[in-house]
Amino acid sequence: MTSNVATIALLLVPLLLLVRTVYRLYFHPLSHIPGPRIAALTSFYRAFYDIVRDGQWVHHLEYLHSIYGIVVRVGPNELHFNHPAAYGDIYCSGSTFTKDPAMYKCFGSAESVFGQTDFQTAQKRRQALGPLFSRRAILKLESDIQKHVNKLVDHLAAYQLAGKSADLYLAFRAVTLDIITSYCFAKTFDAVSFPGFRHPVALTMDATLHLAWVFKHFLFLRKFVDRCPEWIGLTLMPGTKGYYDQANQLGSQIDEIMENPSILDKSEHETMYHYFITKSNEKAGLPDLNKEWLLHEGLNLRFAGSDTTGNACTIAAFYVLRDSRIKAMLVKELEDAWPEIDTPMRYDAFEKLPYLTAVIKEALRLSHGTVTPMPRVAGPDGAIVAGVPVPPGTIVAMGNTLMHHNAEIFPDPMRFLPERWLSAPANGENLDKYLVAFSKGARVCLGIKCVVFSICNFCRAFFSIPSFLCIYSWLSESYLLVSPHNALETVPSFRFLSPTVVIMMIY
Ligand code: HEM
Repeated sequence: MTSNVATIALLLVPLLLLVRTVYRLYFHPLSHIPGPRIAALTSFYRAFYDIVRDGQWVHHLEYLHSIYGIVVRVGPNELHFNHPAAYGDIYCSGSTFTKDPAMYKCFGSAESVFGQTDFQTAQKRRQALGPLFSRRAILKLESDIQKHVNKLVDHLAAYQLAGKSADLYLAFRAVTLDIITSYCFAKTFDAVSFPGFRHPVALTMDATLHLAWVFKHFLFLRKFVDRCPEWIGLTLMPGTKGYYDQANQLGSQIDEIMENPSILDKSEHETMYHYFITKSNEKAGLPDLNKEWLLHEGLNLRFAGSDTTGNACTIAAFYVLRDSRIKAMLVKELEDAWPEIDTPMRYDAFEKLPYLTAVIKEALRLSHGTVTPMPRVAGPDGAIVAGVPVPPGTIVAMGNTLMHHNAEIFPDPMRFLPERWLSAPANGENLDKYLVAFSKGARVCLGIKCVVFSICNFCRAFFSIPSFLCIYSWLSESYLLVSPHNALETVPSFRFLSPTVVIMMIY
C-alpha cells in the first residue's frame, strides 16, 4: 500500500511539473509576451541574477530589452517595461496597481508606510507622517541640518590638514544618517565623528543589502530571521551588528516614549513620534499604537533618509570634482549668490540657483534613487501599460535606470551634464517629467522635499567655501572619492529601493 502511494507520488510530481510547464509556456495569459523561455517557466531565472550574480538583474534587464523590445516577460507572472509611457501607466495610476507583497514584505518593515501594499492604508499613513517632511517643517529645522553638515566639513578639513584621504561615500552616509536620526528622532549616532566615517550602521547597510535578495526569493527565511533570537541572527550574519544596535537603541527610545508620552513635550523639536502619538487629528484611520509599528517606521526612515541622499551626494561630488568646467560654473554661481561667507544664506535663496538645481537633478538622475525596479501588481480589472494589455494579478515594473539611461530623453545618458536641465527641450516637453529618482504618483517618496533641501545644504557647504575647494581638488586628484563599487556605472543593483529599509530584514 505504502509503496503504491510512493509510486503514484513519484509519477504525479513530474506530471504536475510537465502540466505546469506546458501551461506557463503556451496557455498562460502572458504566454504571447516575448522573453526568455526559462523566465516564463521559473522565477529562479531572476533569482540567479539577484543572488548568484549579486544583484546584476538591472544590467540584465537592459540586455533583455535590447533583444525583446519594450515589454519582456521576465518571470512566470511578471512583465518588465522599457518605455517612458509605461512608467506613468504603472506608477501614476492611483489604485490600479498596488505594491507587490513578495518584494515589500521581505525587508522586515511590513508595518511602515513603505511596507504598506494596500493603497488606502498607505494613504492614511502618508497623511499622518507627511507633515513631518513638509517644506514648512523642514525650514524650521534648517539650522539643525546645517549643524551636521558643518560638522562634516570640519572633519574633512582635519583630513586635509593631516594629509589623509577621506572616503566621501562613507562620509555622506554618515552625515545623512546623523541628519535623519536627528530630524526624525531628535537623537543622533554622531556617525561623522567615527574614525574614517566608519560607523557600524553605515557600514552594515551594504552588507545586509545582499541578504534582501535571498529573502525576496525565499520569504520563509525572512520569517525565520524575524522570529529568531538576536544571538542566532548575529551568529549567522555578524555583519548585521550595527543594525541590531540601532534597532535596540531605537527600541528603547520607543519603550520610553510609549511608557511616558509626556516626555515628547521636552523634545528639542517635533519628531516622528509626535506625528503618530500626540497629533490626534492626523491619526484618523491609523491602527492602535504598538512598538512594532513605530520600530518599523523608524528603521525605515533611517534607511530611506540616509542611503539615497548619501548616494546622490556621492554621485554629485564625484562628477563635479572630476570636471573642472562644471566645478567652476557651480562655484561661480554660488560665490555670486553668496559673496559674504559669514552671512548665513537661507535655503530659499539657494533653491533658486539654476546651475545648482541642475547639478542636483543630474546627480539624482545618475544615482537613480531606487536602482531595482519597483514591482506593482495589477488590480482585478487589469490595466493597459504602454499600449500592452496587462491581465489582473500580473506583476509589472519599469526600472528607474532604464528611464534615466534612455538616450532619446537624455542624449549621451551616461555623461554628467547639468546643462541638459537648463536648455529648453526641443520638443517643448519638460524634462522633469522623466526624472523619476523619487518615483512618481501616489507612492512617490515621502521625503522628497527634505532631500532636495539636504543636498542644497551639502552643496552650499562644500562648494561655496573657497577654503574647501582645495580639499576637493586634492581629493579628486589623489584618491577615488567614492568606494569603487559605488561609481555611477557600477552602482550595484542590489542597492535597490534606496529608501528601502533593508535595515529591517533582520528584525
Ligand atoms: C535622494 C534621496 C531620496 C531618493 C532618491 C528617494 C527615492 C524614493 C523612491 C524611489 C521611493 C519609492 C520606493 C518604492 O515605491 O518602492 C521612495 C519612497 C519613500 N521614501 Fe524616499 N528617497 C530619498 C530620500 C528620502 C528621505 C530623506 C526620506 C525621509 C526620511 C524618505 C522617505 C521615504 C518614504 C517614507 C517612502 C515610502 C513612501 C510610500 O511607500 O508611500 N526618502 N523614496
